[in-house]
Amino acid sequence: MSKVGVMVMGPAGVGKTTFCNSIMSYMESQGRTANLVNLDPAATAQEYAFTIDIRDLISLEDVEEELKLGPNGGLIYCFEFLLKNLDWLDEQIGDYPDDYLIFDCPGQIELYSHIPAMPMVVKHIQQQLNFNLCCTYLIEAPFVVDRAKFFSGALEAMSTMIFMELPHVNILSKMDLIKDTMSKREIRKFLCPDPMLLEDDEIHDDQKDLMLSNPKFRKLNKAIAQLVDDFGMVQFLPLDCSEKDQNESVRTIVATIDNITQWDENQEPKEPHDEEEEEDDEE
Ligand SMILES: Nc1nc2c(ncn2[C@@H]2O[C@H](COP(=O)(O)OP(=O)(O)OP(=O)(O)O)[C@@H](O)[C@H]2O)c(=O)[nH]1
Repeated sequence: MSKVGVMVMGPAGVGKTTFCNSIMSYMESQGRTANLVNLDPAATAQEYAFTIDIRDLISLEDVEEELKLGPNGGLIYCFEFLLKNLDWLDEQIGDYPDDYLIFDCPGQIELYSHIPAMPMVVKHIQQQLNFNLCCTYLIEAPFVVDRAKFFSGALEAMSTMIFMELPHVNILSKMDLIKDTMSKREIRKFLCPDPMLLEDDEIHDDQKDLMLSNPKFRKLNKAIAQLVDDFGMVQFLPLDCSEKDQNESVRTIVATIDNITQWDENQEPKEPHDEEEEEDDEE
């Protein structure tokens, strides 16, 4: 049976939950089944119900109240608690052996950069529960319209890729918010960026001043851009969740995930009329 999991990761407010809902809606439109798994102990209510919810095990609200921890310390405590109770996750996921699971993850990026809990949970799902996992990492397009910020975001995504050790898809979210022609032209270059973009003449004036006055800055930029290129972080898929129906960007991303996770259409649960047809064939 096909066991596929999509980890939806990225900084706070980047559009992770909205993207999860868009995947659900797209799956529905294609007659495919998928289940949402909430791994954010601080999540609030949202459009599609979570089939599995970490808050049934532990919630940030309870931790903050009972242990008097702040939001970040509380979140780390929640993940350490989850690690000690992985049998809970096994039981929950065990009920969905042949499904497509979408994991909505928290927005605290320390979970993707150095705190080991998230990679350990991911490894458990991958190795003990035999899921084909894929990480989708969202960066907000309106935040990266200038090149230095784009490469900074790309490094953040690369750090997650290295830390999670999962097949990785980079996504530029909220593309509909890029409105003026100049920014649209600029952001298009980031979908398949040339590492030499940071050397280009069109770079922002304030950065150009810094570059001209400080050759070390120019050298550093060049090295970072080359590093991003060497790691193959050359592709970002655009995402626009403002359109609910016929969402081409979600369709393309799901097709990429299917390809990476080797999701097999033939392993989907069959429709009742298919079974009847099969019985007829056997007779
Ligand atoms: N215009 C536009 N707004 C979006 C898009 N995707 C998400 N948003 C908005 O961005 C805000 C944050 O979206 P969420 O989906 O909650 O973001 P998140 O990453 O899950 O947030 P946290 O769980 O708090 O980290 C909401 O107001 C969404 O409506 C998009 O494609 N276009």
